[in-house]
Amino acid sequence: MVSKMIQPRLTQLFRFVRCSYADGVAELAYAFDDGEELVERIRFPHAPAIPAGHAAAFDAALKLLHLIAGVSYYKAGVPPKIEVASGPLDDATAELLDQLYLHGLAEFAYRNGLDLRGRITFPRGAAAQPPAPAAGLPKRTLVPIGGGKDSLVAVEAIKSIGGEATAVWVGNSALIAACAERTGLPTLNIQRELAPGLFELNRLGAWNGHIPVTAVNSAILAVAAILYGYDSIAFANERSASAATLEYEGQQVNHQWSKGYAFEQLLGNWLHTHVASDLDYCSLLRPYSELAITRAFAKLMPYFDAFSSCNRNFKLLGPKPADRWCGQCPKCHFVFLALAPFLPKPRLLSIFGRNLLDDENQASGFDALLEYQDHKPFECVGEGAEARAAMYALSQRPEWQEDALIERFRSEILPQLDASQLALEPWLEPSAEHHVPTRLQPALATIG
Ligand SMILES: CC(=O)N[C@H]1[C@@H](OP(=O)(O)OP(=O)(O)OC[C@H]2O[C@@H](n3ccc(=O)[nH]c3=O)[C@H](O)[C@@H]2O)O[C@H](CO)[C@@H](O)[C@@H]1O[C@H](C)C(=O)N[C@@H](C)C(=O)N[C@@H](CCC(=O)O)C(=O)O
Ligand SMILES: Nc1ncnc2c1ncn2[C@@H]1O[C@H](COP(=O)(O)OP(=O)(O)OP(=O)(O)O)[C@@H](O)[C@H]1O
Repeated sequence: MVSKMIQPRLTQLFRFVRCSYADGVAELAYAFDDGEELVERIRFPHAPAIPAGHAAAFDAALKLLHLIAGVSYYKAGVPPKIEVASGPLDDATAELLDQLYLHGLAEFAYRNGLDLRGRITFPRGAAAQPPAPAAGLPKRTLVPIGGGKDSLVAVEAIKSIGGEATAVWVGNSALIAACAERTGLPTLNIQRELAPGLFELNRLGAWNGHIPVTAVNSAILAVAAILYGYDSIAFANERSASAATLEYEGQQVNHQWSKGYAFEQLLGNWLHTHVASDLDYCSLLRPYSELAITRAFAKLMPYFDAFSSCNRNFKLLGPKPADRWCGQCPKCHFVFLALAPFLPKPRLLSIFGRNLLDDENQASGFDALLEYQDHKPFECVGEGAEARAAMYALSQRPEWQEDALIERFRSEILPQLDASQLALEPWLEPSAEHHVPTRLQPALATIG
């Protein structure tokens, strides 16, 4: 309960009050103006003592987690001033946060009619510390699991090179837990409890919207890597995640910004210099498009009855889909379309329990994926051009031609497209751009 009633949208100052860690629980405290503290808690199960000699690395990772997780609270008021109680930040840290808050909240700003440019300035001025030394971390990998296809492709790639890995997830989703179990890897489930005061602020009319949640999960896993002893964190963020959802008044708005390559490099470099030079943060799927990943996932049949990419499963509050796939949202639309070229049709329909491409009511949802009369949805979906390539491929296959939305594509949309831009094959080629450490690079060759 935020006893001192605050009108979140009228606040002038956002404060990073303190962060602490004891007995497996990190406490992250924030406040607006002179209001009550908002305290988020992260629980690390069966946490060992902080390893001898790793206290500085742990403190640096915890401090970054505090600064990054603040984005959920800062957004409630977006006041003009930010204060960090422990003092100003060095330039690299302030830059990382300025970028994350500006770009990671770009969708939030766009949808709320706000302009955050020039508003977000983390206090800087602290002298840069000497680069962090190596911590001698064990050669094993934390592989975050999101319940969807991407992380399962990453898991199988690491397994295929005999890499030692743990499947890790944040939050208490039973669906993610089932996928993690299915990998056969050791598992680690970290709990995250948002400050209850945030929900009260939401009721009081706080600004609300999308936050860069992958950055928060990444910072939690950096703390976990030092605590439990892992030298690498391998996310499953695809190449397409770097593409903007839309451009608005000269600013790119990307729903998936903290899944993109720019953030991966910023955070990876920051962890090397500020936490431990041997802690690697990367995305194993960075060279691959969504279509290359769905092609790889189509070979992983043991996961078909466990996974779901539908984000409605992952809400903290409110109802969840009865059968893993709501069948209505952009993620359901996109994953159905992107898997279709690589799976026998009956197999695909059995995963989703229905045929989304034979349902006229879903036309506008698929149109948005194709960027036809609409922009790409604010969701984790592939590029418009790859959705068009998948749709075109289906339109050439006899088994799909009579489905309502494929028929509509052929008669209404296809004549307006440049046929030379519709091939599927170029999307299956990996790009050379990635930040994957040498030790894990052999896994890249196993995808595709
Ligand atoms: C599950 C989901 O999509 N949630 C988004 C949704 O939240 P909603 O209000 O419908 O329900 P809850 O998830 O229960 O959240 C309740 C309120 O809590 C606040 N909040 C939640 C998590 C958090 O980390 N920080 C928070 O501040 C917020 O006030 C919620 O209203 O709509 C919200 C508003 O637009 C979104 O912020 C919720 O998104 C979650 C943070 C979330 O986990 N979303 C992922 C499924 C997601 O979007 N993943 C992206 C990753 C992109 C990235 O750059 O990280 C993706 O896969 O593309
Ligand atoms: N609750 C979570 N805990 C830890 N990592 C997560 C969590 N949710 C998502 N991630 C990770 O964030 C990254 C992006 O999530 P995303 O939803 O795109 O992947 P996914 O669930 O594996 O696949 P899909 O695209 O099919 O949903 C992935 O590496 C995923 O493992």
